Amino acid sequence: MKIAIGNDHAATALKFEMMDYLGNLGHELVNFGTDEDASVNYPDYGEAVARAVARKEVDCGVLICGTGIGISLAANKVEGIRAASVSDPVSARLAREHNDANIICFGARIVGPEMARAILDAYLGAEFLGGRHADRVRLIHEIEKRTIEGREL
Ligand SMILES: O=C[C@H](O)[C@H](O)[C@H](O)COP(=O)(O)O
Repeated sequence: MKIAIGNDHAATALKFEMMDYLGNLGHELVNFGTDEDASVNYPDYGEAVARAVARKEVDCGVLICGTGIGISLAANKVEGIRAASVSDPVSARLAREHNDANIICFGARIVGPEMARAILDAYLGAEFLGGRHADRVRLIHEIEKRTIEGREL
């Protein structure tokens, strides 16, 4: 798969570890994150990965910040993005199976490298189940459309 990856300063080391891991599995990585430990602002990196995913330049995205929360909030502001912040492999699998998450997020200050690898394995190994879940994902996008069209706050 072609995967966009992004991170802030809290997750630089874990990002490199995950890039090695995913690269060794044969995935193609596009690195949108900071490669430094100097303090940066996670919304910039969340947006960069989200735009690449929304434009279908990649198959999916991986975002890592301190908690996984801020960077997922930023990514979810981009139209068409469903970024799920998780801390365990079951949630990662269900984020794909039920929610068709196109970006998986986690926190370098929350999960260690082994859990991060398990999260990635679970997410990348899962498929969207469709059916009733597709109806719900469509409803999410209807909220998005109403907001974009300025009909509702
Ligand atoms: O949700 C936000 C992320 O966890 C950030 O990585 C975190 O807020 C950065 O914190 P600090 O600037 O204290 O390193």
